Amino acid sequence: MSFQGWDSSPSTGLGSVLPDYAVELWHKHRISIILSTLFLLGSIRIYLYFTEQRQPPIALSKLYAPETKPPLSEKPKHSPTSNTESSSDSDNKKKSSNGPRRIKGDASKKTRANGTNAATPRRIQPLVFFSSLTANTEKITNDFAKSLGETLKGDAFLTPKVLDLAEVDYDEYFITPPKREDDAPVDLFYLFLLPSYNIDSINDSFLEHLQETHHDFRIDTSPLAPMLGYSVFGLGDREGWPTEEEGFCFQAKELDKWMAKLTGRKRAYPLGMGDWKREGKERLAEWQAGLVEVLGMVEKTGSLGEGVVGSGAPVESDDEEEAEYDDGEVVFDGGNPNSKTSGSLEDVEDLGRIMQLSRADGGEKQGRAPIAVDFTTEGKRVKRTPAAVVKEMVPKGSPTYNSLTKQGYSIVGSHSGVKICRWTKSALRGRGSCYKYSFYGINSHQCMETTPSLSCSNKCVFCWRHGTNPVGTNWRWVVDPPQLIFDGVRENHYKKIKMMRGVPGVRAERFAEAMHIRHCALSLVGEPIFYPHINEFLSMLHAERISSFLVCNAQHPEQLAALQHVTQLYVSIDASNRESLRKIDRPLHRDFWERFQRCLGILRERRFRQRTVFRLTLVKGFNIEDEVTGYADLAEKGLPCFIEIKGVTYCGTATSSNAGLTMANVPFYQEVCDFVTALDAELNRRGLGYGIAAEHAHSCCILLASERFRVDGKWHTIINYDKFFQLLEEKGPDGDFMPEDYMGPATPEWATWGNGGFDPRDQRVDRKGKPIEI
Ligand SMILES: Cc1cc2nc3c(=O)[nH]c(=O)nc-3n(C[C@H](O)[C@H](O)[C@H](O)COP(=O)(O)O)c2cc1C
Ligand code: SF4
Repeated sequence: MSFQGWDSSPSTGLGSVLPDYAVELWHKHRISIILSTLFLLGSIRIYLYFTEQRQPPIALSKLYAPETKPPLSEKPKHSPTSNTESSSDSDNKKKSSNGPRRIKGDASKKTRANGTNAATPRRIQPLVFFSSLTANTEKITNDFAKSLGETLKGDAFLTPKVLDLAEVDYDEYFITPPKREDDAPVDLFYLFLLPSYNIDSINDSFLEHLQETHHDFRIDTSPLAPMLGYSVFGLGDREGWPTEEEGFCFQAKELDKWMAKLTGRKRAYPLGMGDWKREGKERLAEWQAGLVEVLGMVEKTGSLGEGVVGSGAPVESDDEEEAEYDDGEVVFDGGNPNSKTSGSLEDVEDLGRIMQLSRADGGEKQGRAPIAVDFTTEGKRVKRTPAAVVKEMVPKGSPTYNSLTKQGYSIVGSHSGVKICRWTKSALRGRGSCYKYSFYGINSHQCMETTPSLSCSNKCVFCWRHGTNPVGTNWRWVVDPPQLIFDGVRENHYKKIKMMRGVPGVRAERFAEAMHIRHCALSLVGEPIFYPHINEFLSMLHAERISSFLVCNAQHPEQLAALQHVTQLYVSIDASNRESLRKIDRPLHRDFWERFQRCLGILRERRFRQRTVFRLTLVKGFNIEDEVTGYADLAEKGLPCFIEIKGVTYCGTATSSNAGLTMANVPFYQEVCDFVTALDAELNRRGLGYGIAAEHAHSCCILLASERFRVDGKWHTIINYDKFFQLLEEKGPDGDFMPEDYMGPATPEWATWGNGGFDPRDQRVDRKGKPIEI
């Protein structure tokens, strides 16, 4: 056999052999090769599918690309619905995410839709904020909101909501506008009824909050811009602060400007101002009418209209920034009355200066401002209010003057008053004297009831002042000289007695006696120790042998400590604990309870030098229930010589009814008796040495006395007035003598506990004047 066909060359020979071999191999195994290859490829595909997390094959990436949604827990970097932040803002925000949260309000020009779908029906929610120290503004605000709600008819408006600034959380309403819980699309419209007070009040913390929010670097300067708009109405008193320069409605003005800043100038209607005793009602009605018009326009157009920034209207106000504020620093400017930055209050040390500046002759009506002295607020931050030219407290023809004269007061000088008490008239006619006759031997027909200060620092719910009198914590008025007051009150008292001459039943002998005043009750209304010359005034009374019963409201410890001898010194104890005292006396001093406590301390020290008395006025539902122990604590603290307990007399004024006082709050005599018996038992349980000495059922009054005034088993509550004046003459107004030194004879039997206390010389009559047989 020959190998020639294979051996042409080594290479070509192999080359011709290999394909044949491969072809033969292919033909022989092609099925298994194809199947193996397919299996291999399939395995690779499956492997890739599971190991590469479903990564699409690169060539098909476009077709597989899914919609890239962020995980639900992650915030979108940029929300197309957010119109308050640009993307760069959000980037910045992200970068500074380690810092404090920044609250943005966006003062950019937007319409009320505020970025939400304009088709969504939005509603307007008026929120009416108020503050009130002496209770008038609360009622005014409620009436206003009611009337506004009635005027704003239609689906666009929600019922106005009233909010007390003393109760709302500022962070909730004044950092960003609050959202409704149900997320309903609502535009907020803020309204404010704000009285001004030149003393510490809730207004201060509120205004400070606005100021701080504005200056807080974490918060946008106009965080309230998303709201629809705002407007402010200020309440003030033109009698004390006649002009804006002198402080009229100064806090409303301040609020208006802070709100302008915080809302990005969304003042929907100009600042209104009014004095409720004068033109306040009309001013408020005008302001309301203006607001209603604006709100009507907003309803129709969705815009605040021309002149208001944020309205989108062509003409917008832009002068707000001119009125920049200072930093709240206290500046004394020596009394430039027109200076906006002057402090209105000076230090107690300056008392001498105000005394010198007080009128010497009573003729010159208006002095240059002796700047008001804060007699009472020790260590307090001085308020930055405009200095006022010193005014008269109750100028002739003023609403207060007219109201008081209508009530039967004679106004003497500019701040004193005198009035004939109903017991004086009753005694003149022989129909009974007041409890002071039964307890202390005072002839009611020879008693003059007066006050050298019609102003007071409380607003007691039972006060007879009909809510009209000036109130204040510092004496900021012209000071009348004591001689002018003494002559004036005496003259006016006699004038009123003379007018009783022709009244049927007046007894001639009592009428003659009445023309000789023997007693002076400094308890009419107001706060007598508020008067800076009270000691001189007392000396004038005593020099004429007129005894002095002085009642103070336990709010002026300094003046109480400086008080010289009086025949009997009273402190009103209107409640046994802080909360109850706050409700019933409505004090203007924030530290009223501390002041009250200090007065009790002073009384305790004085108990061996003055005849000290606690006067409790019981008001059912306010200060009787469960308070016996509390009153006993106070008695233990002050250890007064006497405790007079009296049921409140209903005076039926607007003030009392505003405070929720009705006839139902007047306790029955039996209820007063029960209270006194319980108090007596508690005092004895503590071994304090008191007993029930006397009663005057006719005026619902009972007297507890210290055992110091029980001699040989008999109470001696009557005063020896002659002895008092004798001691005073001998030892002087600061002289060292004791209440026991002028203790009088035994309390008459008919006045002691259990005997009713009606003077047997007199005839009891019923309301119609008919005799009552006892
Ligand atoms: C303590 C005190 C201070 C006041 N200070 C000011 C004042 O600085 N400017 C002003 O215009 N009115 C002043 N007023 C008047 C009150 O703003 C005004 O009487 C208001 O109607 C009181 O409202 P209210 O009863 O709700 O507290 C003051 C009143 C009080 C009681
Ligand atoms: S202390 Fe006297 S005057 Fe002052 S509010 Fe009370 S009751 Fe009226």
